[in-house]
Amino acid sequence: MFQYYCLNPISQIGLEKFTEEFENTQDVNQAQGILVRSAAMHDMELSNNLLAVARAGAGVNNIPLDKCAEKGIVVFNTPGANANGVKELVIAGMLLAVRDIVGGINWVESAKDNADIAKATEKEKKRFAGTELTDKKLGIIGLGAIGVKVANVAKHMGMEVYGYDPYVSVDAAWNLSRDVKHALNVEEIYETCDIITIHVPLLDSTRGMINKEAISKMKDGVILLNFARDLLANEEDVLEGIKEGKIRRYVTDFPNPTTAGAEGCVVIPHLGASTEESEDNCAKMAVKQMMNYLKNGNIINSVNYPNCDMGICSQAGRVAIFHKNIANMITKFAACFGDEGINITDMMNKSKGEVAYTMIDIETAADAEIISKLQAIKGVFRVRVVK
Ligand SMILES: NC(=O)C1=CN([C@@H]2O[C@H](COP(=O)(O)OP(=O)(O)OC[C@H]3O[C@@H](n4cnc5c(N)ncnc54)[C@H](O)[C@@H]3O)[C@@H](O)[C@H]2O)C=CC1
Ligand SMILES: O=C(O)C(=O)COP(=O)(O)O
Repeated sequence: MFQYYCLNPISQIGLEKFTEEFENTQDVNQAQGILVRSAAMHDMELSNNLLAVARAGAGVNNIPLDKCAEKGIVVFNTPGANANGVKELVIAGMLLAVRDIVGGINWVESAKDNADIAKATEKEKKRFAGTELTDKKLGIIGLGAIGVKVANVAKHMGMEVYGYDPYVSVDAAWNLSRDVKHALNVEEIYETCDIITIHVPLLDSTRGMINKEAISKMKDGVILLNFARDLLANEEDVLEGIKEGKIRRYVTDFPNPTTAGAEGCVVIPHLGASTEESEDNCAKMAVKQMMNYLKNGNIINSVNYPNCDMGICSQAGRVAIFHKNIANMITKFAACFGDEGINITDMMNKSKGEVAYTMIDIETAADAEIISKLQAIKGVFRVRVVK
């Protein structure tokens, strides 16, 4: 029996996918699997029972990926499962930016006791007027699951769309409308576009990329949208840009003391993925991936280990080894089994950056001695007897 712990509320539709070999525990230290959304895990103690963390969502900046990798804990996310939810809110964000819909609604609320509200409306409404999206130039930084969807729908709305992503995947490129213009560098987006939306992960290389220098290259009156992570922007610089009239509006999905209530900011309480559909999709995908890993050792959609899938084990045993991506490891693993006369029937070794994962199916189940020999090999982080 495997135990899982939910660090955030996870959609019931997803949790119902767990089979009878899995049960929910209220004790995180007992769990082999943790399901999480945005809860911060960096300061958490990770118990030795923990084998997998599944992020029901895209961003994994709340999870200590390297620490998990070194402990042989596989971290999964659910690529694309909430992209449509975010795309729809980005479109709403663009509309909230070009017209003062929020200001208008607030005015109506303030005038609700005015018996002449209909007449007052016609007098006041010019204060909340704006512009349209059609024919405006939209720049998208990051053409992943969300960026591609935003690009395609913006094209349908009659916008001129520019996309920038130096690492665009083949899948994303296939899905992208051919009418989207390929920006060769991010400066082209800054210099050309009326509205700029950012859809990249928060990494050391992307942190603070929307800063004073980037803003200075943008067109006067630019609209910025940030539905990715607040730390991608230096928001003090953004507020300065708003004050100087350089930035017309900043729409963000990440409230913090800098932007909440600030002039020129439209701040949404992190609602991008908060739709029934996205929550269900993410939870179903996270549960499926976690079950497959805990039961079979197969890794699909991990962010800190490579994909490695050998299906269901039909042999007497399966051992999974987490190790450094260095020379000679496979020879040493094979020797441990060979010395005991155990036949390896199938094997897969995959690497991702500095770490690697090896699955070995064997004709006779491995005993404790072999496991401790494997564990003692320099560069091995963890050995797991899957079967
Ligand atoms: N507001 C919300 O509720 C949500 C926010 N997010 C945020 O949006 C981000 C993107 O999500 P997805 O599109 O699903 O992820 P994704 O992984 O499908 O796409 C990210 C894209 O960014 C590109 N990229 C990386 N570094 C770049 C750079 N320096 N310049 C240009 N492109 C770069 C990658 O090549 C990739 O194509 C997530 O990492 C997360 O932080 C995601 C889902 C919900
Ligand atoms: O998937 C993501 O990256 C998100 O930001 C969504 O976060 P949430 O699951 O709504 O806490």
